[in-house]
Amino acid sequence: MKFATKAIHAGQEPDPTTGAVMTPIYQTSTYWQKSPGDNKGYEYSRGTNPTRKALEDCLAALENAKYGLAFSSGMGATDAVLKLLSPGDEVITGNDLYGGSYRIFTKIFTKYGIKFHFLDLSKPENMLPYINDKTKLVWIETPTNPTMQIIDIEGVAKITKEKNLILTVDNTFASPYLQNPIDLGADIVMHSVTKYIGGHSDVVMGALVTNDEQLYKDLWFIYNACGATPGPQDSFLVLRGIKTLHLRMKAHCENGERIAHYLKNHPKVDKIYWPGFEDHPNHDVAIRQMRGFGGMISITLKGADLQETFRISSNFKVFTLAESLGGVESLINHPATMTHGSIPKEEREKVGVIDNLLRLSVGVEDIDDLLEDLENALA
Ligand SMILES: C=C(NCc1c(COP(=O)(O)O)cnc(C)c1O)C(=O)O
Repeated sequence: MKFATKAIHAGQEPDPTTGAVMTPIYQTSTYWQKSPGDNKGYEYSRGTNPTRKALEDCLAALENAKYGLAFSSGMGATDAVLKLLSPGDEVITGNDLYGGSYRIFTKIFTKYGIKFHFLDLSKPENMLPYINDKTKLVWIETPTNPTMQIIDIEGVAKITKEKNLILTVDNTFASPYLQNPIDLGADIVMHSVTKYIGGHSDVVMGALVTNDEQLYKDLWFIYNACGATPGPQDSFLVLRGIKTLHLRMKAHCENGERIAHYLKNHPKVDKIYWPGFEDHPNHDVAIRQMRGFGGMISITLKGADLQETFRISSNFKVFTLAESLGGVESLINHPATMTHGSIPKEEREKVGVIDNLLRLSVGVEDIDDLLEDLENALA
């Protein structure tokens, strides 16, 4: 099946009891057992729920994989991957990450003896000097949040396979519609489903997808034992959102491209970060591994201090100043004080997350309204 058909049908046979075409919301915590252990495959909803299972099967199908697990947030999914590790293990990751990922790495798992190396992964070979017998996991985002670095998934995967490391790719910014890391050699794909996959800013959820049966079993054990699993109502909402993912991503890409080119030469814009430009450092990698460049764009404002940046970010009428991304509505965010506030200033400024950087999540509103909003706000 092609992507659009999977988005609408994968994991969602008509309900076996009633024939309901839309997956029912199984709002139950527990299930009848004919005798202890003799059940219909469901015992307790923390571990298994039919609505969530339909979603997990759909998410796996969208990433061309066998196994999917849904979590109560993207950070819940990240937490589960890190729980595969033991004290003394080491992780290689990028130097530009979502602030919450940086925070869980440095403030939570460092306490449990995990060591993290934050590297410039613009070239996969940059990892090599940091790989040793304690290295177990490589965690990458691509495109990265918020400076849109592009990391060569296939190039990194070649090294992780050779060194027998687990490669996890946070595919949130691209979505499965634009990029499938498992096809490129990743062992696990992670998503903040909260974003493009849910697509309507009405659910917080995460997901992990893998083709590796042992990884799936180990991750399911953590998911059931630690309990960061979402309920059936949210699972239903995300199944509903996924049905238009292909249509929404097309609109995000179209609007994103128009706005990127509008901002590229804007007198108030100093730097612009968007993988679709030929002068993006890894544009050739983006073209190779992505089917489009999405709706995420970051800019720095020429000559603007923090106060001027705040003024401009509060000047929009259609773009909403808020955290998150990937919904139908356009959002604007100030990473330095909002989504990346947990990253020390000296660390985030090394990769360009400076006080006058703004991140745009371009929605699917009419492009003329979005361009007019930008024109007025930047005037
Ligand atoms: C809330 C925001 N990011 C969440 C996020 C997460 C965390 O997902 P949550 O569903 O918010 O827990 C993980 N990975 C990436 C790349 C993300 O962007 C944001 O950047 O506005």
